[in-house]
Amino acid sequence: MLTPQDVEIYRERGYLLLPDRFDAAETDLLLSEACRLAALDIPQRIMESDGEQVRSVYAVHHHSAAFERFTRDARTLEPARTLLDGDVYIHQTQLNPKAPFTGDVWDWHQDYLYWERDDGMAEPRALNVAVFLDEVNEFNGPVFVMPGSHRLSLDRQTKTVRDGWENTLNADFRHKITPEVLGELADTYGLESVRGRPGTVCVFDGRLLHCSPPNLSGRPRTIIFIRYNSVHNPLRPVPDPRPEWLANRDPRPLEVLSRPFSVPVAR
Ligand SMILES: O=C(O)CCC(=O)C(=O)O
Ligand SMILES: [Fe+2]
Repeated sequence: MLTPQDVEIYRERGYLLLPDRFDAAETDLLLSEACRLAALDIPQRIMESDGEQVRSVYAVHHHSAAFERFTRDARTLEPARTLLDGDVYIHQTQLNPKAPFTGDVWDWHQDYLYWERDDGMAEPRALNVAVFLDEVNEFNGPVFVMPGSHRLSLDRQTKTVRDGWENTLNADFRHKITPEVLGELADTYGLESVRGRPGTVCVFDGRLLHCSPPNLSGRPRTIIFIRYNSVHNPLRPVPDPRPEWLANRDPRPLEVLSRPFSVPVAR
């Protein structure tokens, strides 16, 4: 449950950190599922530019019963329902292990720009629930944010520089914000890095400007992202749509589980 103060912080800053929401047994369970999925040779697995390390696995909730339940756990789904004012569905899930040394940069971006241009999302009425499965610290590639930037439309300042939706998945981004604009925005909004123990939840607005540097720590930095969209915020047709595993077009609302995701339903 979010407190009224949590909601206020989120509306004001565009993100909210909820420490220690999942315990060690739960993050261990999710990490072992993450390792299993990262070893699968499936189209939803995207490699880093070295071709060796896994950059992302998408649609993890399609490949794992534990991740599927996790997306309906009260600690992930409730904040999304509260902050988006009602029923939501999953637009996308993504696991980012950010491997030591080869785990590459994510340039500054607003997720919503991708959801809008590539997926036809009507309004910025979607958000990220990110859950840290490893400790996230200053050395292993934490997400950097510009607090308050979620109020900005950066449509004009974001140039589409490459063709093809495949270029939304690698480190060489399809839609880019120029360095001059980013410098000015950093002066205005300031920078913060989002860090925490395993089991921490970070909820952030689809328009919050964010990025992350490479991981130079020697240990992985695994974060799972669930992107929830309001059921009242449809995806419109677009010329070269991304596959369903990147942009789900089935807006059936999710129901919150009555027990923690880690407790299997009795048969
Ligand atoms: O894993 C990260 O550090 C950031 C990922 C991200 O921003 C994205 O996939 O949109
Ligand atoms: Fe992002």
